[in-house]
Amino acid sequence: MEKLSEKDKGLIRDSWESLGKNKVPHGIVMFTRLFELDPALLTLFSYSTNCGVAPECLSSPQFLEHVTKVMFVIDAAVSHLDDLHSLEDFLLNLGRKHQAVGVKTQSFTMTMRLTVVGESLLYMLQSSLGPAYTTPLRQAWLNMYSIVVSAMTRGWAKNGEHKSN
Ligand code: HEM
Repeated sequence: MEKLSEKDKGLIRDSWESLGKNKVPHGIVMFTRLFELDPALLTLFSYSTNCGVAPECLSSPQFLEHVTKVMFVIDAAVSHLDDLHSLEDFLLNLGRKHQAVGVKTQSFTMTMRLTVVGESLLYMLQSSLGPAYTTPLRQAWLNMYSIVVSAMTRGWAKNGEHKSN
């Protein structure tokens, strides 16, 4: 597993300081953007049949629970910047679970351009941090994101889905 520079860690910790105190609203910003970018992702949640459009779903308890889980994973990554490898097994399993519910690696992994999950995370950071969202800060978050996602992607591979699927 790759390592982050001390500079990246500082930028990530400082920016998460305020965002992490208000996880769910920031998670809603991220997922609102995600469903705008790829509305089909909504249907992967079995409980999406209980709601209609994305804004309605994102105010339902089950969706809010998933948003909360997502933000806790980000929080765990930020708290373990010095030993991200300790999350390896957890992230691998998380990748497997997402593969099992029909999420494709393309939603997570970065190849030529940013993908929908990465794009939505950056959108949330940009809208919350305003002028504090600088190029080095964006890059620091992208570096952490790519470490987290590469561990999750190994979960897809273990389940038999080829990385490029
Ligand atoms: C394309 C975006 C995503 C989709 C479509 C998606 C979909 C799902 C679905 C359908 C479930 C099972 C139902 C549930 O527990 O609510 C789930 C569980 C979960 N998701 Fe996601 N998810 C996405 C992104 C993420 C991200 C970015 C994270 C955090 C990095 C995350 C963390 C979790 C966690 C912690 C669980 C619970 C796993 C367990 O049961 O142990 N998800 N996700």
